[in-house]
Amino acid sequence: MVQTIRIPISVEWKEDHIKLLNQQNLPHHTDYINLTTIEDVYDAIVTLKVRGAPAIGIAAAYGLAMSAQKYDFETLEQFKLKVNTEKSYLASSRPTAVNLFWALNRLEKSLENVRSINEAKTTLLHEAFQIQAEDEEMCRQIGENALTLLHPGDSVMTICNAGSIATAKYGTALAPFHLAREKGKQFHVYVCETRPVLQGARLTAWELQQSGVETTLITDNMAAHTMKTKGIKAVIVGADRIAANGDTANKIGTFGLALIAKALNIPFYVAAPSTSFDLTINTGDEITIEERSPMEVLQIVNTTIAPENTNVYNPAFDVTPNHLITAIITEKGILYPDYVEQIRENMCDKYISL
Ligand SMILES: CSC[C@@H](O)[C@@H](O)C(=O)COP(=O)(O)O
Repeated sequence: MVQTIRIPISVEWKEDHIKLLNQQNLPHHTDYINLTTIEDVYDAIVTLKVRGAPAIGIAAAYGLAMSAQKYDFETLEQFKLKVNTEKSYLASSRPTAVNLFWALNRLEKSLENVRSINEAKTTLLHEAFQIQAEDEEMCRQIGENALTLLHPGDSVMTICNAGSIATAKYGTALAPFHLAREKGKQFHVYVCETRPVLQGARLTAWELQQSGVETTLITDNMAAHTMKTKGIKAVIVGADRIAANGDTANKIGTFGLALIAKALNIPFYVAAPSTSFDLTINTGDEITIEERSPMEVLQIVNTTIAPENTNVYNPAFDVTPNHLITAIITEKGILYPDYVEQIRENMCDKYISL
């Protein structure tokens, strides 16, 4: 029997605006904000009020569609030109997660055959809805596929938040844990806190508690010792962008976990929808790694922890090379090395060129 559990949702379309769970303020405040302009959406993505690759794509899609509802142009051509300009604006909010560009391109592409401005407005909104609905379905399927590799009762490690609030629902890396709860089963999830902005501690620990998943929080430098001494059976992480050869960009620290897992002979899984694959790039070397403000490193939750003039390096993501990845769990199935062929064969149809 399916049990009803609480799985939080981060992005919702409400008639003429976006209702967003403000992830900046979690876990202390569960506040929702209304985004009514394209600038609101841009700011929400830059400041991590909404974050996580699929959720960024969904928010951007609604943002573009929302803004287009208010256009007042004479011709369809002018309308499309403005869509293109605003698409580029939103696309400049964050550089690493490919879902952002994928979703925006899909919206623009949906206008190819429309014949009137009214039809264009409806089509954009419909497409944004579809992206969200499809993402929820893909995440559920990723969770089901992941459950064929992971066994309830196991201790599993994760980093960052690749959960329900980073997607339409369920998440990618966290989907099997939520689904297990729905089926009345339980995992024990070791959550890396994920410095600098603590998506693990603030978001994953909170989200998993909402649906009743057993969690233990560790600081990032405890990962190797914990994997070795706590019987960790697998590491599962999300992805911001997967190259054609399987190299995977994800939250900074992911590469380190993969190296540790390899050294300890623990399976290392990437869980991601087909929308996170970027087949325009052959390897992870071509992925732009976002560098964020030094203040994120100099401070922890608004408290300064180092001299203010300290030099800081703050890459938000790293790239895990394909040879460290045991399998990539997608909605279409589980991919194993050699990834080049597997990805080419299975991941092409959902793909919209960038
Ligand atoms: C399903 S979300 C996958 C990734 O986007 C996630 O693991 C991640 O790295 C998010 O980074 P963030 O900087 O919080 O947007």
